[in-house]
Amino acid sequence: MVKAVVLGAAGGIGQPLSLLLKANPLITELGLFDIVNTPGVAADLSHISTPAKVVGYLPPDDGLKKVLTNADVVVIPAGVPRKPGELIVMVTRRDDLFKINAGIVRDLATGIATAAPKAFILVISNPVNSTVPIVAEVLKKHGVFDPKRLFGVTTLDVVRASTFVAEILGDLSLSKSVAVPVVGGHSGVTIVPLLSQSSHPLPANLTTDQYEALVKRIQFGGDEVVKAKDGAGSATLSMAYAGAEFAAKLIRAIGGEKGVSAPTFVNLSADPSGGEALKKELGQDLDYFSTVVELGPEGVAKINTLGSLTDAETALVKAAIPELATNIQTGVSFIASPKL
Ligand SMILES: NC(=O)c1ccc[n+]([C@@H]2O[C@H](COP(=O)([O-])OP(=O)(O)OC[C@H]3O[C@@H](n4cnc5c(N)ncnc54)[C@H](O)[C@@H]3O)[C@@H](O)[C@H]2O)c1
Ligand SMILES: O=C(O)C[C@H](O)C(=O)O
Repeated sequence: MVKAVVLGAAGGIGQPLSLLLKANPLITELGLFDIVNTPGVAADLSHISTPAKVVGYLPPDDGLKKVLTNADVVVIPAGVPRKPGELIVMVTRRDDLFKINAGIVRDLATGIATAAPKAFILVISNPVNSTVPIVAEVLKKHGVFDPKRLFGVTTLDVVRASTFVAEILGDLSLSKSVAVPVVGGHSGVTIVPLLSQSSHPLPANLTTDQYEALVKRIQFGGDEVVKAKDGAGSATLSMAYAGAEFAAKLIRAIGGEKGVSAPTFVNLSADPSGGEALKKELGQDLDYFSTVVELGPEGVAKINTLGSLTDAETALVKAAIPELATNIQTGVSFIASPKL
């Protein structure tokens, strides 16, 4: 029996993500929460002939508490998306996206801390590099933080890397099997594809310019969609696919399946020895990093180090660290001083 909950379920990501979760036969109950429209979305999905019982909740009458009660997995795509020209790459400034989403995520995390403190939490809301620390700080304040159960969803970067590499190999049918570890964080230069570790090697005759263009496309894939949508938001359908893929992996792992792993943005104390080894490798005392994580019944089972990198990849990791450190601190400080 698995109860999955989507917070922000009526949105551009929320609806297709809820559809894909409804299609997952391992999910027996699906709770949908948003500030609007969830009764309609739930009624619609409830007619699909798969096991999950679907119920939609709104904020009145303790809707958040009700949806979270007995939740095993909580996925959070609530918040505002980017429009052209805005960057999810934030430095110390609090742009509108951060200010709005930080408050939304803080309030939802408060609900989780009280109604579902043992749930596995999958954060999609941007900027992930900051919203994940926000959730952690809220859970810490309530004395219920378990770093093994908190994940920043960076799967869209992994999905993009697989697709773009398959395109370069000239065979999109490979994209499901191409596996590229994408590490670091989820914004601009903090997104670091380790293409030398791709399951399917890049063509030997790929030029440096082509390699650099591929790295850039993976790092700034979100911009491609924001531009194409021309004011109508950012990636929703590919994100729903990616979020459902990550949730499905986690549900399989917590159900006892062995050998399940994925890159994800985690607090490095989730596996102290793996986390320390990774920090040593990075030469930096970061509290969070996205890396390949082995998943198990408790959530994070093992944090993997990056392994052997090319000089170009080492430079990308080095370039990611300062921005990542700032983003993490921005999230932590938001809870320490919420009025800023
Ligand atoms: N992690 C990633 O790779 C990734 C990819 C794409 C988008 N995103 C982010 O996901 C978020 C959602 O994007 P979207 O395109 O679905 O936006 P959207 O505006 O279409 O949907 C957001 C939904 O959140 C709801 N919401 C707002 N406040 C809420 C609250 N307090 N409680 C519950 N629900 C609330 C809204 O009503 C809306 O239905 C954005 O922050 C976006 O940047 C992340
Ligand atoms: O780019 C965005 O703002 C949305 C998302 O993070 C993405 O990678 O597509």
